[in-house]
Amino acid sequence: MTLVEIENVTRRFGGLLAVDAVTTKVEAGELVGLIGPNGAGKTTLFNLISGFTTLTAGSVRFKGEAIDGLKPHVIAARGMSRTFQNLRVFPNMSVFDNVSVGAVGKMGLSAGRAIVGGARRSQAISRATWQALERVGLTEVAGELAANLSYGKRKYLEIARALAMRPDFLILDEPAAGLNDSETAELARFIRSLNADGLAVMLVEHDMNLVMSICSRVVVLASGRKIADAAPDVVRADPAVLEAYLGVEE
Ligand SMILES: Nc1ncnc2c1ncn2[C@@H]1O[C@H](COP(=O)(O)OP(=O)(O)OP(=O)(O)O)[C@@H](O)[C@H]1O
Repeated sequence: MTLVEIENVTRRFGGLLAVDAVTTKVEAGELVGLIGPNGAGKTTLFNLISGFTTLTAGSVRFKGEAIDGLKPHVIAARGMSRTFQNLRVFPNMSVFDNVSVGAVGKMGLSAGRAIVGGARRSQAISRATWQALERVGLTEVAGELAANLSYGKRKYLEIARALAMRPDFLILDEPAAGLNDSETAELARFIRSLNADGLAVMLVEHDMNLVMSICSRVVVLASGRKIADAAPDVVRADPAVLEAYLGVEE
């Protein structure tokens, strides 16, 4: 089943075509990488898919329904969650409360309405939060302030918040940035295990080894355009990709 259909998706910023008529798909349960040189349009494409940036042209369908123009929290409540290139953790809130923001979001509620929503609702939020914390291995530090976590653990906290929404599709924007080699290897195993549980994942990453080792398909952008969309081995040998990265003529 096709989960996400990205069709001719385009975004212009003034005179700059940041994303230029990109068409691709994500199947249910797939693990797809999105790579490209700096400024290629990767984050902008993620923002367009998840509703954080409006489309100049094109369309995005999620689970068969058009989602262009919907607010990010509405798209998230339908089962698409994401993390950000720059961590968006609330440092003065506990780890538990940071993650419960995701569980609240699943219900399409503001935090205030969730609090006054009665015992059954708060039990559901609490259950989803604990399950997400357990999935990333942070239950022991649930009561700690997020500010006290190491940088690596804060990354898992952000992923837990996304998981608390019980997504079918998870978008990860540079999850390995700032991690050392062993932390990156652990993250690779973790992303694989999420995918093995049936979660479809799309991953922007500069760490090429990570992308090539875990993704079954890799989409390559350069100057806003899609220049390749194939299995890692095919992409690695693609002259257009080599040229985009190395700036060499064929
Ligand atoms: N809000 C904005 N206003 C104007 N230009 C923007 C905006 N967001 C992105 N751009 C421009 O669009 C282009 C694509 O940026 P984007 O951040 O999507 O690239 P990227 O592939 O994610 O890059 P990086 O790997 O460096 O994060 C860049 O030239 C960037 O300067």
